Amino acid sequence: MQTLKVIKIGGNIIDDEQALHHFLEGFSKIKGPKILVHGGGKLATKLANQMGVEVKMTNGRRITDADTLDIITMVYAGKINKNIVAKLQANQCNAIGFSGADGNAIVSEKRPVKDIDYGFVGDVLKVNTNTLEVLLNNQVTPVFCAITHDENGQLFNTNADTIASELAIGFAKIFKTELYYCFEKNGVLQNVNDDDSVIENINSENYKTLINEGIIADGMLPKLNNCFHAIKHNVHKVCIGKPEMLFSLNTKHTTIQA
Ligand SMILES: Nc1ncnc2c1ncn2[C@@H]1O[C@H](COP(=O)(O)OP(=O)(O)O)[C@@H](O)[C@H]1O
Ligand SMILES: CC(=O)N[C@@H](CCC(=O)OP(=O)(O)O)C(=O)O
Repeated sequence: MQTLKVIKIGGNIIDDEQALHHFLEGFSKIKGPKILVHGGGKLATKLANQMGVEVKMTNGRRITDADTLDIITMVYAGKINKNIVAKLQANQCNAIGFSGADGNAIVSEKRPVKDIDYGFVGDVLKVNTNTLEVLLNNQVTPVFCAITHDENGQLFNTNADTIASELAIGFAKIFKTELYYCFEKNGVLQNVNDDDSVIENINSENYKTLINEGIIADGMLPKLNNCFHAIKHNVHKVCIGKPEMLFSLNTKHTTIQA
């Protein structure tokens, strides 16, 4: 089976022009089929504030009303996605930008209302691999933003970490898939302010302890839930760290184990 790398970059890389440039240069050189997934939550928050649209986040998820959905569509599927695709083309990487609606790639449904109504936030139901597989087999690289659809004309906001894990799971029947979460730190850290304190392996046992001790918090919680979801659904390898982990074997990072 051929290996497929699904690589996600977060807001802190997207917002830093130099870091993004450096990452995309390296990403372009990665051999074999690959998919890039990008977030952009920080930029959406900044623009919403500038436009006077209130920003509400709960459990790491953006409560997405109609105005917010308009903003995130412009920011994620527009500005950020097209910028990244153009920069990849400049690096001779033939990329095509995708939301989940394009090629009917990712179908979702509105997150059910329990205690909280998240608005236009979608939970993934299905990944359609057919169109994407044709592209991957022709050396074309899909670049996904954090938007899905319901096949009835409704777009939804879906966390970029979830898009990455669902794509990796969806492709696990065709490829040996590897999932990489790239962000600004060396991995999951014992002390969030000490980049040398990388926890090299996390399994479901030490994960519980790390949560109880308050070592894992904030955005890292949903990220790790996505990691475990992937590793339990046939994704071969799941890693968290700086982009350098993709380019140099000696770079410290966190590996998730079942
Ligand atoms: N133990 C930990 N190790 C590393 N980061 C942590 C830890 N606990 C909480 N975090 C926070 O999680 C953040 C990453 O989550 P998030 O902001 O969602 O990332 P991204 O947008 O890059 O995907 C880090 O910037 C950090 O502030
Ligand atoms: C539903 C939900 O919360 N969606 C995220 C999608 C963007 C994202 O995930 O961006 P980062 O990876 O950079 O945080 C949001 O709007 O913030």
